[in-house]
Amino acid sequence: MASFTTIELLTPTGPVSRRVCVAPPRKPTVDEMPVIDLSSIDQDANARKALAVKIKAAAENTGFFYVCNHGISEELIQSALEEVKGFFNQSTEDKDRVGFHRAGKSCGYHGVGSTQINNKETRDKKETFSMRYDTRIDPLHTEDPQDINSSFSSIDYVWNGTSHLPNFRPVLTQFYQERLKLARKLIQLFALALDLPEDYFDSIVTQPGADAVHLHYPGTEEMPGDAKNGKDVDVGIGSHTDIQCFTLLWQDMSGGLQVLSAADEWLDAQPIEGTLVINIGDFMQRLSNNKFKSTVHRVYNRQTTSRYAMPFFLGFNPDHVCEVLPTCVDADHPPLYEPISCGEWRDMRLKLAESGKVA
Ligand SMILES: O=C(O)CCC(=O)C(=O)O
Ligand SMILES: [Fe+2]
Repeated sequence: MASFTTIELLTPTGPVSRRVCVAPPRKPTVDEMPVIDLSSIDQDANARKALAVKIKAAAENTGFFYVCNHGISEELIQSALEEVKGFFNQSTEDKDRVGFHRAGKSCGYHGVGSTQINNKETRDKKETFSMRYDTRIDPLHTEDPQDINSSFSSIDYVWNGTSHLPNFRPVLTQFYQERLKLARKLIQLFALALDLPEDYFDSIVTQPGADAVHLHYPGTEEMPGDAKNGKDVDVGIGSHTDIQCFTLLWQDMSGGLQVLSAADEWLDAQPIEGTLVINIGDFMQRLSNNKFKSTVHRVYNRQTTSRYAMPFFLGFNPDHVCEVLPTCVDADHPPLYEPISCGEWRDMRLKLAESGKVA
């Protein structure tokens, strides 16, 4: 008999307890984490519907799947990785010049141990460099970069503070653009998977909350002084669910990402060369009235060397208030959630991760 314990998750409405199996993570079955081949994503309606059927099955099961043939070149991914390594290899002083608190608005650098996504676990043993949506680099708006950011100053502050790394901005920008384009195609497949017209979400991803985060999890040998074996900084990123619609995650070959299965067992989301991992976030779970699963996951990097990962989080246009989808409610399934905008939801959740407590 499997034995279980509980973990606690922070949510804007208070802490929520989740049952989890105490056994070590196991390999997922192909149904639990399928690999979906996206090579037909630009083909006819039938081909796209067939992909949507696969996405629906995965979204209703673990809420995590891999995609291959996603169209983003390995060369671009490797160049982005080199730039990210170059950034993290700098002195703490150089990285702090673009520190989150100086830059503001979800841009810039967070040091190791500065976040705690789960306040019942340790502080997070990772450092991050974050980019947020900028109309000026959106391929949809290159002719017409209206300023939804109200001010580009925090974004420019970060790029100015990294301008001594000559390829950092152009390479990360190109990688961001490719993921934004892919995410816009995928949201159409999600619409089909939710029995909606393919273009249902198109008008609310024109200026989306789309954040790219670049993560470095130091190895056990790379932690400074006391933190090396310290209990207060252990988990790479604590148990959490993602916030917005879905996440496109590139991870290196280190391993360490663990995902909670539908039966509450930890699964090893092993890296598969040439794939991205996609997972559903809370906002999509809300809109789908819990049909699609926003799944708990965490990362441990207990190897001696570094682990790198580059997630991209897609949300809707931040001010657009969204209700539970019409195809996900009926007389037996009334809406479980109040309407809210994705931007408001995201800001509430990010505050929790910053402070480690309910705001
Ligand atoms: O590093 C990873 O593989 C996952 C990171 C993650 O879960 C997140 O940034 O939300
Ligand atoms: Fe995550």
